[in-house]
Amino acid sequence: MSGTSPALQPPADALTPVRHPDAPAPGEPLGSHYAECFGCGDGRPHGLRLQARAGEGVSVTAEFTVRPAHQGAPGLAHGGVLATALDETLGSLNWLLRTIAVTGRLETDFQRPVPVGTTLHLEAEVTAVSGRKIYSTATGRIGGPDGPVAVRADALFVEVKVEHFVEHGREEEIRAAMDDPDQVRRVRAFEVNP
Ligand SMILES: CCCCCCCCCC(=O)SCCNC(=O)CCNC(=O)[C@H](O)C(C)(C)COP(=O)(O)OP(=O)(O)OC[C@H]1O[C@@H](n2cnc3c(N)ncnc32)[C@H](O)[C@@H]1OP(=O)(O)O
Repeated sequence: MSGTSPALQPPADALTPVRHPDAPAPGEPLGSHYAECFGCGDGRPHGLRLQARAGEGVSVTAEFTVRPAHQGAPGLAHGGVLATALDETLGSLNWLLRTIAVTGRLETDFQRPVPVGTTLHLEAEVTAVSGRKIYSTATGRIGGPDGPVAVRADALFVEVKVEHFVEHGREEEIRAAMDDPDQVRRVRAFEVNP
């Protein structure tokens, strides 16, 4: 059984999402937005190290291979880890819009168990935009990019200012990210339009 709550239904006057002219071309890797990100960074030993690529329109594809550190039941991925993979893939869409946004709501359907060693093939797209609200959807397939859907999600991201991170993040990490001499890494830590 699956379903989406009314909070994730775009209003009738929602707009079609527009890919930013400077968005990476379809097929180009997006790279990690922040080395310490549990979802995509390579600085976290047990992180997901998810690698996303731009797709057509406002869409992305990504892969994540389940490792022993990601188990819930013996030999199976933890559902929260799979939700994280979906959240991260959906979050990477904002780089194609050049919008800073955070997950407000994430609704997940777990349709098949995902064994350790499996590569999850993820696809996500923005479906609508209404003011600060960005509506999006994602699937994770197993056995190949055309394999059966194991997990899926619908989400609402809410656009925020960079102050969101500066005000709420722990000072030492904020300072380290802002003092990074690499300008691209500095802006991407907060996904700010460079
Ligand atoms: C650096 C960039 C990151 C990129 C990578 C990300 C990958 C992973 C993504 C994440 O996991 S982000 C981390 C997890 N999320 C958070 O920590 C967000 C915590 N929540 C908040 O900070 C605030 O609740 C939030 C910014 C989402 C909203 O607060 P605001 O005060 O800015 O907005 P407001 O409450 O005025 O709501 C704005 C609109 O969004 C709607 N909204 C907000 N939260 C909602 C919700 N949870 N469900 C449904 N609708 C929601 C709200 O109804 C309203 O609709 P209307 O404009 O039609 O009135």
